[in-house]
Amino acid sequence: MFGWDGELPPPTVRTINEMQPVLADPNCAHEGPLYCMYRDLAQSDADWTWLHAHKLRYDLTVIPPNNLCGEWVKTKGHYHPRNPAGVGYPEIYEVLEGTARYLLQSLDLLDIVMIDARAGDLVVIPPGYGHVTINPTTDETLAMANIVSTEFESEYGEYISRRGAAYFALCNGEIRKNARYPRVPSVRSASPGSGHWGVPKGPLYSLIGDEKALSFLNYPERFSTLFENLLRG
Ligand SMILES: O=P(O)(O)OC[C@H]1O[C@](O)(CO)[C@@H](O)[C@@H]1O
Repeated sequence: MFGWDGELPPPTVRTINEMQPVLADPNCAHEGPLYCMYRDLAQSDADWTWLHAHKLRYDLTVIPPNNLCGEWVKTKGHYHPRNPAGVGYPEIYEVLEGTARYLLQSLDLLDIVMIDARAGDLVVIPPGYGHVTINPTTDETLAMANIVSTEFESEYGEYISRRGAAYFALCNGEIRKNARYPRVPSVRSASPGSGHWGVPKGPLYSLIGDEKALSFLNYPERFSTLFENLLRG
């Protein structure tokens, strides 16, 4: 399933109750899970040991298509805190199946970026960017993987207090500004960047064991050029 050999453990699921506070329509109802997160996976004990020795975690997330009262189904949205060097922890995603739309927003809200990605694409979330993943389709399940530091907890406060990201991606194609945000720039597009500017090439799982390729996840302060180039249009 989703390119994963063997059984998956029971997932953590997000339901409509947790998602209502961040939806364009906070009264939207839905039965059953909206998306499933399989966290801290490895295909072998050796891979798991390597990941944890390097303070990293490999997760899978599965987001079936859903129209939530006119809005595409999405993840809740969160920021990452700063590491001991004072730089936000980044993250790397890979689309395994389906299509993903990553909606990024800088903490100072001066930059809002949309990245459309398809199977095989790797997308790096730079330090200081909050992120939401959208499944912008009516009929395809989105399966994606991520590797991220184990050294922090995701921060949801900004997304909850502002009732979602700066923009909502609606099923009619509209990108609607969230009225809870003051003045924000319009959304610009960027490309996934796999294989360019220092973004590794996939498959993401094959990078487990490659300390050089993944060290930006715990030591982003050593990779400022990568992050400067990353979100150029
Ligand atoms: O925590 P949220 O915003 O629901 O997003 C879920 C995503 O974040 C992760 O926790 C990784 O940051 C994944 O497990 C999952 O894809």
